[in-house]
Amino acid sequence: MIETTLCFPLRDGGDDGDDVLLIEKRRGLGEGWYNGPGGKLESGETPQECAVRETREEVGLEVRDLEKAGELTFLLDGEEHTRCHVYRTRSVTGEPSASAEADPEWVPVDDVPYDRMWDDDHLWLPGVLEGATVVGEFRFEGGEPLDEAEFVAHDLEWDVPLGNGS
Ligand SMILES: Nc1nc2c([nH]c(=O)n2[C@H]2C[C@H](O)[C@@H](COP(=O)(O)OP(=O)(O)OP(=O)(O)O)O2)c(=O)[nH]1
Repeated sequence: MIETTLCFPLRDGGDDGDDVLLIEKRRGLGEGWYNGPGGKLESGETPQECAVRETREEVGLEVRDLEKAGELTFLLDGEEHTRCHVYRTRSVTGEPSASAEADPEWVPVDDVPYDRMWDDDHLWLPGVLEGATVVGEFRFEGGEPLDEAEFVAHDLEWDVPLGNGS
């Protein structure tokens, strides 16, 4: 099973509410889709350390005080394929810059392009961006790669205490 992270940096967008920092992914799993910065854990790293590192590497932002917002499990043909630790934070320093992996963009939370994201994201990301915590299981069918499989079922539990996922 692959262990991964996602980080959703937030800022006050004034009258229009909050903005979230999204990336357009330039390569790998989910290429061409929007997501948060994130990726696979390296050995010896905690999920939170991974989320901080991936955000720095992909978009050049320094994030601190990460809050654990979700614990997602993606199953492919009945087998656990990927686990994803989801964080949000308002402690963000620097200006986002593009990398080989990611094209970053501050997007109003009300305008998140769910039609250009993984099929399951509209089920859990709005709640995460509003401050809720979620544990979710998402079933895909049709073989590798995961981003070409069909999303067939899900199960979500909200407001679950998650600790801080160090
Ligand atoms: N929003 C969202 N993200 C997902 C879903 N499924 C899934 O694996 N992800 C995330 C977990 C990871 O952060 C990211 C894929 O991992 P990655 O960035 O390491 O993949 P990659 O193939 O580019 O690997 P690498 O070369 O960067 O190591 O996508 C999903 O259904 N929704």
